[in-house]
Amino acid sequence: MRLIIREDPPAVGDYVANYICKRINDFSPTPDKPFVLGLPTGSSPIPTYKALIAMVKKGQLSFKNVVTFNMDEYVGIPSDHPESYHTFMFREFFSHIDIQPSNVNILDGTVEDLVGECNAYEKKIKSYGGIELFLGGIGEDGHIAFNEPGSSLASRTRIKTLAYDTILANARFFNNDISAVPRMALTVGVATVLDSREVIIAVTGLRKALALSKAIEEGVNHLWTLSALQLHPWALIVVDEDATSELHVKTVKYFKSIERVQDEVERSHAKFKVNGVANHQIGSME
Ligand SMILES: N[C@@H]1[C@@H](O)[C@H](O)[C@@H](COP(=O)(O)O)O[C@@H]1O
Repeated sequence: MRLIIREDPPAVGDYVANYICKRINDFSPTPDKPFVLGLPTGSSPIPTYKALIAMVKKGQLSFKNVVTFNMDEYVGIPSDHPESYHTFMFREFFSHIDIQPSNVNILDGTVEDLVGECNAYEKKIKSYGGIELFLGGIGEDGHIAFNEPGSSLASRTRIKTLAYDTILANARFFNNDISAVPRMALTVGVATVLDSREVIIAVTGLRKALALSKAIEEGVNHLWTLSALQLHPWALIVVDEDATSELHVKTVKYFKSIERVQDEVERSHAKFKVNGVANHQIGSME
């Protein structure tokens, strides 16, 4: 796992957006071989979405051949509800880029057969050959998607009861009326996220600091589901300075030094490439 530390949320957004842009462009997606991208809601990815929108507007990036799968959706509120994750995604991102609406996948929390909806979602992800890159955020209790504390680390897309802390945290979107916040959600599982070929998590702000330290400085633990990323071969967490507040100084120094070395590796990589040395001969820091 790598940890990248940037000054503030906009700098985190720029880093993550540049990373995603490079991955999509290097992949050269086509209608027959689309790039499959997992996406989150929440305030954490907004700077990333803003930066990606700017790239599309400048013609540096296209979502024409990108297929997306969102992480989660509330149960019981219609998709056109102002606080549904459908509405959020179109308002903050999809309406501003060139994605084809038919390539957007978001769980439907209003259907009668919620279990069938979850199973069909997993099947659809598989039908595309899996997710190439999953972007995520975390809750204050360290949950990834809506995999609340105690979620099985082998979990798949399913119905999940929300933790009281999450309901409290999300009440701000429902006029601070706790009773208006849905009690349940549909969410991809921890194993669904771990199955993707690459995972990037954006974590910003002091309120996420404890969860970040639990997830990267302690063992894999179902009470802090982000910690499951320790089992992933290609995971990157991008954070701002505030989110590092609970980390040991030596952890912060270690990851900063790793980034410096990585930069040097990449610079020599570029030099060697010019001299005709194959990519796979150059080491990686993962
Ligand atoms: N299900 C979502 C998560 O996917 C998201 O990571 C979290 C954090 O939101 P924010 O980024 O606003 O703190 O909110 C919800 O719980």
